[in-house]
Amino acid sequence: MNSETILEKQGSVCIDVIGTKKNTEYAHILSKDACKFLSALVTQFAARRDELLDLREVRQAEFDGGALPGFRQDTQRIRDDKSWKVSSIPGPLQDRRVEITGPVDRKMVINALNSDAKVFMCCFEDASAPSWDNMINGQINLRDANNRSISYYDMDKNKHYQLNDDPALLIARPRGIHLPEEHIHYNGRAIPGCLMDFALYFFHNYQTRAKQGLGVYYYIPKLESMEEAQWWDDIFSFTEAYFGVSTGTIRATILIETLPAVFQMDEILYAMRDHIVAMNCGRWDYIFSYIKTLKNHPDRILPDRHEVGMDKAFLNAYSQLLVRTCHQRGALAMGGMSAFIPNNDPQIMQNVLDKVVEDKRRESKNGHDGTWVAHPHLVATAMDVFNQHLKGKVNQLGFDSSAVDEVSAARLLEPCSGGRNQAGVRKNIRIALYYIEAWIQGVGCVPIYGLMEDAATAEISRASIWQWIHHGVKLDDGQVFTTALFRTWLTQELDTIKAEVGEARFDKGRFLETARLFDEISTSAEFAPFLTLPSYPLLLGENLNQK
Ligand SMILES: CC(=O)SCCNC(=O)CCNC(=O)[C@H](O)C(C)(C)COP(=O)(O)OP(=O)(O)OC[C@H]1O[C@@H](n2cnc3c(N)ncnc32)[C@H](O)[C@@H]1OP(=O)(O)O
Ligand SMILES: O=CC(=O)O
Ligand SMILES: [Mg+2]
Repeated sequence: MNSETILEKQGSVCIDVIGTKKNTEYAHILSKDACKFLSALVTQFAARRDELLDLREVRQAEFDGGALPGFRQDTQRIRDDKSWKVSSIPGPLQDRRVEITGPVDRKMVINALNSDAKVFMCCFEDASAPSWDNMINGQINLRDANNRSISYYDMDKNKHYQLNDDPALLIARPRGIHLPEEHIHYNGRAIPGCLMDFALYFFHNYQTRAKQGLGVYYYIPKLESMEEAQWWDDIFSFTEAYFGVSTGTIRATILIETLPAVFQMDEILYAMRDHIVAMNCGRWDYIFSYIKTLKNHPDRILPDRHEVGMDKAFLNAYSQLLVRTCHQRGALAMGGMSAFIPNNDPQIMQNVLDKVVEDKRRESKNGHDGTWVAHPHLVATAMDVFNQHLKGKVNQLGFDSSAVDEVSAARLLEPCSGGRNQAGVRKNIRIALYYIEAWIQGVGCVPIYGLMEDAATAEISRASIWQWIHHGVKLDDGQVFTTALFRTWLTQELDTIKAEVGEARFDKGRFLETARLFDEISTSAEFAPFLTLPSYPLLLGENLNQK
């Protein structure tokens, strides 16, 4: 670290900020009082976060040993008691027919807020690579979005951006609990990145939002258990007490995007009943989690990624159970993301719209109260589908799911058949390479082969590769997928990428170190639980060298 780097000890504050104070804006985000609050949270909650991560490992070891996830016996009474409900949903959060998602990039924040979606889910997580600059600038952008002063000038386009009169409702998504923030230390260790995102967003926005009649709203990603939900709920209560604001100022939407969590939805709603307003089908991480959780189960290996859609039985069961569980408890049930993105070719664009309509129809018929889109040009299409289905209502809280077949553990875990093609493997290799290469340079969401790729979708590609190698999967053309075959194809697909992007871009980029990392995590005996963990040092190396 060079002379710009600071090590800040703030009196009684326990954390060390090891970032750069680039300008007064950075200093404002990391003000003494903001750091004091963050420090209080870290002091109170970081150790329990470590225990929760340990518990994940214990549970995973059981699944690796042959056990299957299932509904918990020790919490049966929470599920059986049909009398309890979550707190009532505040007015501004009742209409969530279409939510646009995107990273914390300044121009995209403005575009998303102006997109006519009801909600903008602004993401420090799947859609953002957590470089220091991205994370701090993201806080600056969201502060300015909340106080409506945000503007941006795009030099290349000679275009000025500012908010329109009726922006979407902002919900922030902090990082998952597994990701460290290496620029802030506590007792010599990186703090949980999620605490930084949560704390700084609350600190800088709760007063502004209160003046607008709004609470502070979060999407919480990648939970695996009711204990993790309780951890977050305790953080919310601690924060409300710390700032002397009323219970329920903080409202959370929980992504049900891991296989263990789908079996604990009642329990999660119960643990968070003072703060939770909705759950969401985070389908991409969910598919990834199905692979990860059941990675040692040869009878549940998923087929080619592009054959695993929401029409598959195990995914439809997940959507149906989430709707039923949420509505029984008075919470909204959000749908998820179709990964198709707009295209300039009218024929391809029509296909994209058809796919989005098909997906949103399925969700609205299943009873979801709203859905996600990845791009402003898809908001109107998704809105039309939900409007047609909702017939003047803004959600389906009264949706009758009694006709839905019982959603058993067996249905949630149902094996999924489909192709195991060389073309699919090669595409997974290229997607993983393209995505990781972008991520380690600070870009967390990229268009690849006509689809939105982010940290969740890319996980599916790389996890499949690991699983297929480790089970020696026989491909449809008769070849057995081995480490040697993977390495041959990895080399060949690097050449394909070179041809696709051109030699200059390839040489300037970081494809070779990406390939080394990808080779390592695909062929190692141990499965890396998250792609972003081994990739994080590469992201940091780049940034620290720049400073
Ligand atoms: C699994 C999950 O977690 S899903 C949630 C996480 N994923 C996301 O949030 C996806 C967000 N989407 C995106 O990042 C982008 O749409 C991408 C990367 C997929 C495609 O990006 P691009 O190819 O650059 O889009 P494109 O060139 O069509 O953009 C056109 C315009 O729309 C804007 N735009 C595109 N997507 C978004 C978005 N999600 N939010 C705001 N603005 C957007 C662009 O900024 C651009 O604006 P401009 O014309 O003013 O310059
Ligand atoms: O976060 C959403 C997902 O699909 O993953
Ligand atoms: Mg996700």
